[in-house]
Amino acid sequence: MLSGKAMPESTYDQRLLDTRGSVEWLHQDPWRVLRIQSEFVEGFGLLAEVGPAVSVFGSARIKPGSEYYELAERVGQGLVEAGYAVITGGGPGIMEAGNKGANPGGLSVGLGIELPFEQQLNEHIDIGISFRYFFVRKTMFIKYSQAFVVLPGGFGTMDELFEALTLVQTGKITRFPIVLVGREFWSPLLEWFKGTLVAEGMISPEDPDLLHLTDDPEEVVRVIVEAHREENRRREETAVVEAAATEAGT
Ligand SMILES: C/C(=C\CNc1ncnc2c1ncn2[C@@H]1O[C@H](COP(=O)(O)O)[C@@H](O)[C@H]1O)CO
Repeated sequence: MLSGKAMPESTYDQRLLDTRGSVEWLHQDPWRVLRIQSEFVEGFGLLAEVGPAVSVFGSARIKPGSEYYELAERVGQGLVEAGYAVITGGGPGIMEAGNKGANPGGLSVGLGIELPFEQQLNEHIDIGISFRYFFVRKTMFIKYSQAFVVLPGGFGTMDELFEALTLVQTGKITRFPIVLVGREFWSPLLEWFKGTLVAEGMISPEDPDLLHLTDDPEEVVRVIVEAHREENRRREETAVVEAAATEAGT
């Protein structure tokens, strides 16, 4: 309780409702925390009912008509035919191609990001949202995807790939398929993983196996579908074992 000199000159209501004065507080961390929280709430609310989904990542700079653009479009289409929604970063290039392949016919999701230059979500999106914070957006990709498909790209794509790899490698998330599309583009990186990272003991010899490498959009879908069948089979087995243990009173 405050009394005497310690009493503020105005009430909380007066301060809340007063529009004059400094707006500096808008840029302070406690206020930012609320913004971050609201971004999580909005994302969770929008994506909760998306159903099985796969994220497709890759360069923002690839143009329609190029080899990688067409490949991403076929990947998007194949995923939708197999019953998955397609989630992308909602921007141009590979993101646009993945959304285009998914739409019409399937659910096409774009998780955009506010950038210093003006930028809109691409036009092939059914559910779209623009995030202010990269780390909130990344949480959404991971939480609502059953697999990651990664086409050629630059720093943004590498960031998304290595985030997923680290989470799977460290067991922070259940192992899920990460498929690299484009043998010629990705092979040097995989060779470096084995020749340098494994050789120098920076990663385990089995870590490169967390990645599947292919050029074939049909194989992308096959790898993901099979991984999920296997996962479901394992879950059912575990449920049966647990039920038997409960029945036996152990
Ligand atoms: C470069 C241009 C636009 C950038 N717009 C983006 N919109 C949404 N998401 C983006 C954007 N740029 C990068 N990303 C994310 O990173 C990945 C692509 O980055 P890369 O460096 O091009 O590989 C992508 O998967 C996005 O999630 C103007 O054309």
